[in-house]
Amino acid sequence: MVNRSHGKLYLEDVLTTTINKGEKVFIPYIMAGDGGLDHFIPTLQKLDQAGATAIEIGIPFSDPVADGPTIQEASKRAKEHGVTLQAIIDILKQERDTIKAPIIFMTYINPIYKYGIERLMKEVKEAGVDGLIIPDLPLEHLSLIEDARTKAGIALIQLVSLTSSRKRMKEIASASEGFLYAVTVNGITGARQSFNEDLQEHFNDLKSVSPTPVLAGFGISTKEHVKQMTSFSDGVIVGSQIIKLLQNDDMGEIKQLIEAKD
Ligand SMILES: O=P(O)(O)OC[C@@H](O)[C@@H](O)c1c[nH]c2ccccc12
Repeated sequence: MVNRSHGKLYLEDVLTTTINKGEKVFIPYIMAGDGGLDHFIPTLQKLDQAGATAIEIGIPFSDPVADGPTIQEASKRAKEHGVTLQAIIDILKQERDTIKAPIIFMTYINPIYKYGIERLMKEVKEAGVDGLIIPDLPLEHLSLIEDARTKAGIALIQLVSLTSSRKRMKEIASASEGFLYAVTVNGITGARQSFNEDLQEHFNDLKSVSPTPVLAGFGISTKEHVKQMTSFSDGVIVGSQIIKLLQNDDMGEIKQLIEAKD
């Protein structure tokens, strides 16, 4: 069963409430169906209980161009388990109300096309999805999905890169809903040793133009990274490291990563 109040407003409400309490946001990313579809809902429930502010769910896809080896392999494992977008939506329709945290789908545009844009927006709404990240859909092509998406009331989160011009930064920040996803490295997803030294200045620039919270993602894998990033952002998104820890069922370490945010 799905509570009707899911969507853009719910995501905004949860993030604003968190930040207004003086807390930071932590969004773990998982690959749906890594380890089999049976693990999907229990994993979401565990992350919800461990203090995730929201949860980003990746849809298995054969050509994940923005992803490094950890997420590519997770995608391959999920596909080997026969996990499909349809199955993910169907199971969420049943179980969504057992998870409090807002849910964000991360998918490339191709699976959305294949599913049918109108049909997908309608069904993800019914499944209680609150936001979407579509990394290969630039601002110039938003019109492809906008009618169906706004009708469904689902937030579309925009990614901004380190190399965007000031003008572009502003455009992306104004278009983003829920939060602004600030990519902290040049390149693909996956753990990094260290980050560029002028990140703080970059985040100050982003915060000055962004109407929504500014979250840092890509390469964050240690408690020290979480602390560093939350010192100048509204919170973090952690993917590859969460996927590795979930493979070992290491919820203790995941909790510690989440707790490092405040
Ligand atoms: O895995 P990392 O380096 O922690 O990065 C975050 C990330 O996994 C998640 O947000 C993500 C996974 N695939 C993406 C593709 C594009 C943008 C974002 C993502």
